[in-house]
Amino acid sequence: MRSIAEFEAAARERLDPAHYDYFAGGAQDEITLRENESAYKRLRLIPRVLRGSDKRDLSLTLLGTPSSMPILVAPTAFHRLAHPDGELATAKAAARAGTILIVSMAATTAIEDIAAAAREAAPDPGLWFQLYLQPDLEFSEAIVRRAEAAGVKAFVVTVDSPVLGRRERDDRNAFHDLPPGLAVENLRNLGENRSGGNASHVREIVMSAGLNWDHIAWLRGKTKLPVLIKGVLHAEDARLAVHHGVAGIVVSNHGGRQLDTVPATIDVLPEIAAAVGGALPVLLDGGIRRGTDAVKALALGADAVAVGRPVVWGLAAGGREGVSEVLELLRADFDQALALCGGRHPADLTPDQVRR
Ligand SMILES: Cc1cc2nc3c(=O)[nH]c(=O)nc-3n(C[C@H](O)[C@H](O)[C@H](O)COP(=O)(O)O)c2cc1C
Ligand SMILES: CCCCC(=O)C(=O)O
Repeated sequence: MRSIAEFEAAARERLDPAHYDYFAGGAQDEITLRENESAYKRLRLIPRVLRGSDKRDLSLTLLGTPSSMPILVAPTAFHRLAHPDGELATAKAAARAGTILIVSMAATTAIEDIAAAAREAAPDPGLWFQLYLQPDLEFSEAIVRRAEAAGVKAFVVTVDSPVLGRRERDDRNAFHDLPPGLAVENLRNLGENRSGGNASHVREIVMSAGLNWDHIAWLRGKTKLPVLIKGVLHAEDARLAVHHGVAGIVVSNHGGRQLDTVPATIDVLPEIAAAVGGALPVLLDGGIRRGTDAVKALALGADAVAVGRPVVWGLAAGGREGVSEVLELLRADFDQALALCGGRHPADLTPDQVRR
């Protein structure tokens, strides 16, 4: 397949329509959902000439985790709704691609099994773990310990979901529960024996409207791993993140699934990059579908980008192979755009190369 749009079309044919809507949809009028993609279409690239290289190097290290390219896998929930192999397939494909997979706390596969699958594909896979900090902090800590034991290398706390956004497609489809046989496995039987048989119990994920900077400090006190926050859109919050010793931020509007009518992430990136001033790595997600999208984000100050839905489309269309194809398509597309912009390394891209 030649584009992410073709993967989405293939995925749509295979998926239960309610599940397709869950993956594709956004909050309310889906203004932000559309804006994330359309904002890139308004930006123009200005290439530099006569300074390229035959040998381009896309690799980087983010907070100690190496990645073969600055395109990571954003955390998305419920991969077994997309394909029976679910997160195991995603993990193998990401590890084989040498990129960082941010595993969703709401995965339908246990983190231990995800990590084992990733290690089958690469000796030292780059796994990060996304957290919805639970109001029950003891319970949150148990999840943290479990993810650490599985070998994750960073925690990404999602901060844009004090309550869950209202997705009207899900309401219309009455999609509010996983089908029988699927569960949020990272919340099963914590503190108990995992092979608990009849005692097997999965807690519900609770959104924490009371989350504040003290909780971030609490988490930093509980783990030696880097703690990032995901879902920053305001420059002042980016400054506060630096102030509170956060390791990195993800500029994200949750793929347009939380507060509708917030701006496209690419449109707030310049002010956030300026506020952070290089003090910590800035990641961005939302609407990245082409190599040129990633080039624009890196030029405007992101250290890396992440993709959510494209990976789900690859998974639904073709399991592990489909995810591999999506990641290699994005890599090739990005490499070509970088070459055409006159860059040898992502860091060669500069803000003056993007025009509105
Ligand atoms: C189906 C789906 C499930 C998601 N689940 C999570 C999640 O569990 N945790 C989280 O922090 N973000 C979640 N996100 C948001 C993504 O991490 C990411 O911010 C977003 O998908 C990026 O936009 P894109 O899909 O346009 O690439 C989800 C997004 C989608 C589409
Ligand atoms: C309780 C799981 C929420 C998953 C999520 O973040 C999303 O669907 O956007």
